[in-house]
Amino acid sequence: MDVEDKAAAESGETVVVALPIAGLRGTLGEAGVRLVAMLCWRVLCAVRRDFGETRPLYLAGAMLTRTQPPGDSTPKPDAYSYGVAHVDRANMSSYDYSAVLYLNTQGRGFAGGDFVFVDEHEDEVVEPRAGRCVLFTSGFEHLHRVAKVTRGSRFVLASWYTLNPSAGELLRPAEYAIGDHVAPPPSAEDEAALRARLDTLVAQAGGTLQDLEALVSGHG
Ligand SMILES: O=C(O)CCC(=O)C(=O)O
Ligand SMILES: [Fe+2]
Repeated sequence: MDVEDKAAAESGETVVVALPIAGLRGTLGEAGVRLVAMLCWRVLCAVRRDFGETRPLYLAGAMLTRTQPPGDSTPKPDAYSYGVAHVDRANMSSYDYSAVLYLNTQGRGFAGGDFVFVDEHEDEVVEPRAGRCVLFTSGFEHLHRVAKVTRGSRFVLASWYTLNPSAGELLRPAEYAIGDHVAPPPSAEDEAALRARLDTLVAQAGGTLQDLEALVSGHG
């Protein structure tokens, strides 16, 4: 199991890192794994649709992150800062597509924290909004960074997809899909258990995750 807690001195703290996705089990339980897998499945479908990608795609990683203002969390030695412009494929060569799904909204749960595509001439800024999902190819064409969070907690589900079957895991829609309604969503007990765990995580950070419920029920 590869669940780690990480902290970033500059732009914030990463609360959960899951790679593979089953690594979430220790923190969020079975319901958490299913919920994140479902969300990733919906993101994967969006990647296929938006990029016209017809080849099989595998989930290469997923991270549930909480970013807080500098100083609100204790930096750790393995800190990683999203404030620094980076290329996802430089971190992991197998990444083909990147996705950033926002779980709360700028101006409500937090201030600052813009997502910025860094460009020689003019940066492109995306304002985080619950349910908004930024999809981009993972190479050097998409240098990006996260602006400093100045208040509150910013919650994100980041995920990465690969065309290389040995570098990712197959999401099984029969178990996880909700977008295509291949299978029913998780039981009410599963979802209730997950919400309780997420609420605990989020309450510690002073936010709420109501918007995640809407996402999970397919109305996001
Ligand atoms: O949180 C974000 O908006 C982006 C995070 C990111 O760039 C990453 O996880 O590689
Ligand atoms: Fe990134």
